[in-house]
Amino acid sequence: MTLVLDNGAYTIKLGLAESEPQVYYNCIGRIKKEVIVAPRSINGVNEVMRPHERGVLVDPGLQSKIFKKVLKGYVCSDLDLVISCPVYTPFTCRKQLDEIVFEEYEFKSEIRVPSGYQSTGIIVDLGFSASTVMPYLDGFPINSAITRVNVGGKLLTNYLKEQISFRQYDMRDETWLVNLVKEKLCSVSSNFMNELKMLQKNKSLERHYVLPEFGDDGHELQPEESKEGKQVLTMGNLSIAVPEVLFRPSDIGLTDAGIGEAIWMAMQAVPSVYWEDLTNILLVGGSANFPNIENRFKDELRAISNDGLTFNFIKPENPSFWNWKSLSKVSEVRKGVTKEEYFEMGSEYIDWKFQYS
Ligand SMILES: Nc1ncnc2c1ncn2[C@@H]1O[C@H](COP(=O)(O)OP(=O)(O)OP(=O)(O)O)[C@@H](O)[C@H]1O
Repeated sequence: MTLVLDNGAYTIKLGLAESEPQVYYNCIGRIKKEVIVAPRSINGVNEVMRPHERGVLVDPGLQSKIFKKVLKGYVCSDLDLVISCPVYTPFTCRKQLDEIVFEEYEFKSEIRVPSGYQSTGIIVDLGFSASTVMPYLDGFPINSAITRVNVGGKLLTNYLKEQISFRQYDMRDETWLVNLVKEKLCSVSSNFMNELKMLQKNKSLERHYVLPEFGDDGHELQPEESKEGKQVLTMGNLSIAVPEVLFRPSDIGLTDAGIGEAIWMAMQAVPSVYWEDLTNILLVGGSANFPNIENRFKDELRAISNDGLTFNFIKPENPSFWNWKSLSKVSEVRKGVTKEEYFEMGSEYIDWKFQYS
């Protein structure tokens, strides 16, 4: 049997290959005085410590502690493992991850890959701390063309938190709530400047959030609902300005390229004879859930590429779980490195076998 572990910077998605994955937050936090490892909900959790920084595993010791909690109940020595490990993870951390897999948990075999499986096309993973553009040809990633932008869901949540705290309520300690508001109320605009003007002219287009009372999560204010006696957060232009940062990081003073430009940069790193093959682009990862994101990407690429290419942006039904699902398919097409091979040849062999950049 194969256990599939999508080890995201924000959440771990874990489950046997044929089943549905369980989700755990990839962190250690604190609720009042109690320390919580890999919580199932982050409502009220603060002082969060994560093993990843900027999307890269940097603290394998902390990661091992979190694995101990999530792997409870599995007999690891009877299982093959497919685990994700982001591109650009330093070799020492990859090595420590392999040590955890084989020496601490004694899995039978390991497939360690940066992301899921795509035959030909581009995967754009819009994750928590970064967004990664990965071109694939015939099932293999083109490592030299992989492009990463340090813009992801975490940055968007922090930006929203800062803006709300500056304009309305002090929510600097309410990360989980601001994150929830972002996920429920933000959407990608088709034409940012036009929609900004419309929002300024027509206040009825603004979206509002009723802040939590009595331990609930709060909810979006409905058109017929009265604001009386409720603490209401007005999003104003933030409902479109926050996801806009994915396309224009310079709006908030960052020097990173927008993700549309990053896709075009990744394509240019591949010989132009393959461009036609790379026009099928899959949008995955939690931040791909923003409504209308696929249409906006299509317009962006049409404007940037000017090469008569027609792009086809596909958003799977559940972008957050796509990576886990594709990892579970990897085990059908590739064979893992066994424990014996690892002890004989080490992490270098795993890197070689799975063509790590
Ligand atoms: N419906 C939604 N709308 C907007 N953003 C969302 C939505 N659902 C999840 N997200 C955001 O997606 C981000 C997490 O994405 P994902 O689950 O792909 O991360 P991860 O795989 O754990 O991390 P990474 O890919 O960076 O290693 C969070 O910032 C979360 O707020």
